[in-house]
Amino acid sequence: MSILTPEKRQILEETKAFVAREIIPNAARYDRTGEFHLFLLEAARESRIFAMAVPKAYGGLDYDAHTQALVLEAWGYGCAGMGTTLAASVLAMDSVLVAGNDEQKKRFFDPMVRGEIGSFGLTEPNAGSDAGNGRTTALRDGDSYVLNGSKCWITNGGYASVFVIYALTDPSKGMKGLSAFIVEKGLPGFTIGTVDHKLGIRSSNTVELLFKDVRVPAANLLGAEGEGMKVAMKTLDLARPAIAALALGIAQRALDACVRHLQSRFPDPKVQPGQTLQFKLADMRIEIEEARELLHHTMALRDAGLPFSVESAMTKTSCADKAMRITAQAVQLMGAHGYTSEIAKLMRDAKIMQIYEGTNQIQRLVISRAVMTPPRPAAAQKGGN
Ligand SMILES: CC(C)(COP(=O)(O)OP(=O)(O)OC[C@H]1O[C@@H](n2cnc3c(N)ncnc32)[C@H](O)[C@@H]1OP(=O)(O)O)[C@@H](O)C(=O)NCCC(=O)NCCSC(=O)C1=CCCCC1
Ligand SMILES: Cc1cc2nc3c(=O)[nH]c(=O)nc-3n(C[C@H](O)[C@H](O)[C@H](O)COP(=O)(O)OP(=O)(O)OC[C@H]3O[C@@H](n4cnc5c(N)ncnc54)[C@H](O)[C@@H]3O)c2cc1C
Repeated sequence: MSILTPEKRQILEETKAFVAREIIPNAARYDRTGEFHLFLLEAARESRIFAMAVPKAYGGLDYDAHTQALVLEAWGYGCAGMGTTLAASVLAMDSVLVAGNDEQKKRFFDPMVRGEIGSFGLTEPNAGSDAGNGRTTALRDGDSYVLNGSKCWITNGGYASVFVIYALTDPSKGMKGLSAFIVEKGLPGFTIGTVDHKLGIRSSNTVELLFKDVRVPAANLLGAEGEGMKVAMKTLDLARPAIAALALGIAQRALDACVRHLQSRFPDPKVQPGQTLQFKLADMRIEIEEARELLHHTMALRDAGLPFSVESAMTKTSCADKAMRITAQAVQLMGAHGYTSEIAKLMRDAKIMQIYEGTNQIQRLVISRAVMTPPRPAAAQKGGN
C-alpha cells in the first residue's frame, strides 16, 4: 500500500468498497446456481470499470497495467468467477489495442465504455495449447470475409456484444494463415452453442461459438492477413498477468480466512497446535508477497515500455501455482471449516488459474525457451553473426 500514489490508493479503496458491497455478498449464490452475474454489469456501469483498459481518447479510464492488476486482484479476492468476466473482456480489448486501427478501436471500445463486455475466441476442440492448429476459416469474398467453424470454452460468449475471433484466411498456410477479426453479436449464422458447467468460477459464462457462413466486413480484419498468431501471442502477453492478479486475490482471501479461523479456534498463540499452524501462515504470506512482487515488477516493465513477455508467463505460473497450493493448505489448516463452501470455492476457483490463458505447462514452455536462448551479447550482435 505504501508504494501506491494517492491516485492509485484511491482507485484501490473504491474498488475494494465495490467488491465488498456488490461482489462478496453475491458470490456464493452465483457459485451455487452457476447463473451468470448479469446484475454485476449493471452495478459496474457507472464506474466504467469494464473500460479500464480503454484509452482516454476513446472515453475509457486508461488505467496503466499496474492499476489494472490492483483492480483485478481485488475482484479475484471477491469472486474469481466475476473477476474472470472482467479479465476476459479486457483480453478481447487487448487484441484491439495490439492490432486495431482508429476506426476499429472506436467501434470496439464504445460498448465497453457503455458497460458492455467483450469476448476473445481462440480455442477450438483441436487447438487449445496448440493455439495455431485451429480449423475455423474466414475466406475472403468481395468486401467481406465468410466465417465457418466453431470455438469452444469461450468466456463471456453468451453475453458479449463484441468479439475478437481468430480464423484462417489461408488454411493452406496453417498458423501463418491465421488472422484476427472483430465480430459483432447477432450477425446471421453466428450462434451460441452449449454452456459449460464447471468445477470453479461457476458464475462466469463459458460457451461454444458457432459460425455458419457468417459474413464479416473486410474492415473488421485486425492487422494484416496472416498476422493472427502474432496478434494472439502479443495479446496473451498483455493479458496473462490479469489471471495472475485474480489468482493472487484468491490466495490472499484464503490466507485472511485462515487467520480469522485460527485466531478464534486456537486463541493462545503460544500453545500448540497454534504455533505450528502459524508457521504455515507465515509461509503462505511469504509466497503471496513473492508472487505480488513479481506481478508488480512485470506491470512496471510493461508500463515503462520494456519487454515483459517472459515475465508475463512467469507471473501467471507463479501466482496460479501459489493460489492452488495456498487454497489447498487453507482447506487443510481449517479442518472441517475448510471443507465448507467459502474456502472450498476458493480451492475450486484456484484450479482454473493453472489451466486457462495457456496452461502452466505452456507457460513453462515459453519460459524455458527464453532460458535456453538468452539474448546475444552486444559484441556478437554488432559482429553480425
Ligand atoms: C506458445 C505456444 C504453444 C506457441 O508455440 P509454437 O511453437 O506453436 O509457436 P511459436 O513458433 O513459438 O510462435 C508462432 C509465431 O508467433 C510468434 N510469437 C510467439 N510468441 C510471440 C510473442 N510473445 N509476441 C509476438 N510474437 C510471438 C512467433 O515469432 C511465430 O511467428 P514466426 O513464425 O516467427 O513468424 C502458443 O500456441 C500458446 O501460447 N498456446 C497457449 C494458448 C493460450 O494461451 N490460449 C488462451 C486462450 S484465452 C483463455 O484461456 C481465457 C480467456 C478469457 C479469460 C479466461 C481464459
Ligand atoms: C473456464 C474456461 C474458460 C476459458 N476461456 C477461454 C476464452 O475466453 N477464450 C479462449 O480462446 N479460450 C478459453 N479457454 C480455453 C483455454 O485457454 C484452454 O483450455 C487452454 O489453453 C488449454 O487447452 P486445452 O483445454 O485444449 O488443453 P490441451 O491443450 O488439450 O492440454 C491438455 C494437457 O496437455 C498439456 N500440454 C499440451 N501441450 C503441451 C506441450 N506442448 N508441452 C507440455 N504440456 C502440454 C497441457 O498443459 C494440459 O495439461 C477457457 C477454458 C476454460 C476451462
